[in-house]
Amino acid sequence: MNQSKEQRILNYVLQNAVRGDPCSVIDAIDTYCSQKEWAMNVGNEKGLILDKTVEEINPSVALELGTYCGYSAVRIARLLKAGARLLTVEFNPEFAAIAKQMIEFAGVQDKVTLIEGPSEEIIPQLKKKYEVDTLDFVFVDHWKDRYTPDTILLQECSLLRKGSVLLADNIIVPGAPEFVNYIRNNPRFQCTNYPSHLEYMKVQDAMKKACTLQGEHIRST
Ligand SMILES: O=C(NCCCCCn1ccc2cnccc21)c1cc(-c2ccc(F)cc2)cc(O)c1O
Ligand SMILES: [Mg+2]
Repeated sequence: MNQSKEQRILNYVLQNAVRGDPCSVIDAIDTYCSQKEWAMNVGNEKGLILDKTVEEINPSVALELGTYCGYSAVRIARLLKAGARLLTVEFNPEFAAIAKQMIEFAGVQDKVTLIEGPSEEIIPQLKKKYEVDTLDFVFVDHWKDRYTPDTILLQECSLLRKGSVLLADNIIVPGAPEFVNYIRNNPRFQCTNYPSHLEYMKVQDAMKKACTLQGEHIRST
């Protein structure tokens, strides 16, 4: 049975990166995916926008929707302060197995909880099963038609507080038009657009940051 692309990416990391060195893992994935096989990691250009957002917020509790091979989980976790944690959700079992090994090789496993399953099932479990109060930061990088329903679900589950920040990948390619429309017209969010490029390509892409202006909405009369 020949290997999957994701297995080849992991093998390249195991052979070319340094165990316990997250930056070497990030660099190895970017090298492989820019020179050998394209893959949907956030990449280094948009990765720098992700880094700056995480450093600005310095989250205690972060959520990622869409783990894939673990590239952005490693990127986020390497910047987290002692005691801070990242919960990352992956739907595809093969990808989750690759990501688990990637996260462990990078040495950030103590900061990362990898959860396998669909976001619409996992999000309602975060408070009780994963002991989350509210989320400081959410990186949204899963099915593009789930960006809006899951942003609504996060609010319904009271997981967003005043100041919670969402950062969404792929605003242009593959695109998330209904999310752009939803978030732009929603007074509860303050948005910022970050033009960039599709990972490893010269194609235009963008990320959108949405800051929550008010948390749980206590319904007035
Ligand atoms: O599709 C993308 N990502 C989503 C992958 C599947 C997520 C599944 N999943 C994970 C967790 C989870 C939880 N609940 C439900 C579902 C869940 C993606 C695609 C491109 C891309 C592809 C081709 C092309 F020509 C140009 C661009 C680039 C990106 O950066 C991307 O992120
Ligand atoms: Mg993406």
